[in-house]
Amino acid sequence: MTAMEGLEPRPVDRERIERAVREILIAIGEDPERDGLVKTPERVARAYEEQFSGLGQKPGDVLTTVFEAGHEEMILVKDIELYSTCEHHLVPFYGVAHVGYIPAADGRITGLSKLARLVDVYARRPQVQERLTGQVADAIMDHLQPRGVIVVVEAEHLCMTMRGVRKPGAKTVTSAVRGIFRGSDRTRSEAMSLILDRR
Ligand SMILES: Nc1nc2c(ncn2[C@@H]2O[C@H](COP(=O)(O)OP(=O)(O)OP(=O)(O)O)[C@@H](O)[C@H]2O)c(=O)[nH]1
Ligand SMILES: [Zn+2]
Repeated sequence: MTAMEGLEPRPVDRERIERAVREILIAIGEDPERDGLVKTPERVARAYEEQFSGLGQKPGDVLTTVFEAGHEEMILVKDIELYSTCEHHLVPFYGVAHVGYIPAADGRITGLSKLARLVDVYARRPQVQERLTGQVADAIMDHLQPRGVIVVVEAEHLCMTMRGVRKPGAKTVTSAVRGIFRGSDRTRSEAMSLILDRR
């Protein structure tokens, strides 16, 4: 469990964001009263509320549908689109997550859509990709107690493309393996070949 998981749902302080965005506009030499910008602080506050809504959620809020299915093989959801915010520059990083797990013999499984919702819980926070990847894996281990979990995230970071080092197209790939995926090379490579199969 990470510290962030203990957070109770809480709305963002929209007024405070509005004041801050107005200040930023002034600081960059813009006129916050001009037509195009007058409603910008309010828009940014609403956008941030959505972008950072995961701070007010816990994995248990989305891993609600849990059933026992007697399925002991791998369940893998590939290419879950994700949009997150780099905590260093507050610009987006985006890409896909692949989430797989092997339920225990008497094991619990969850609805497929819940895995995608879980990715959003952690993506909609200021993040680094490595932490996001690990948090999704840990949440599944905690809530479903499967034999193992594998999470792979492939993403492009705008902080590396639109500014700074400026390397468009560079993709960052992170993985987190838990349980049997960590212990068994064979199980891990089976999962990786399914994940990397682009057909
Ligand atoms: N490991 C990791 N690094 C990230 C992630 N997102 C952004 N970064 C990096 O965080 C680092 C921050 O470096 P700093 O030197 O403090 O900031 P900076 O001067 O803006 O760095 P540059 O981006 O190189 O211009 C940069 O190397 C980013 O590429 C992430 O998800 N994971
Ligand atoms: Zn960044």
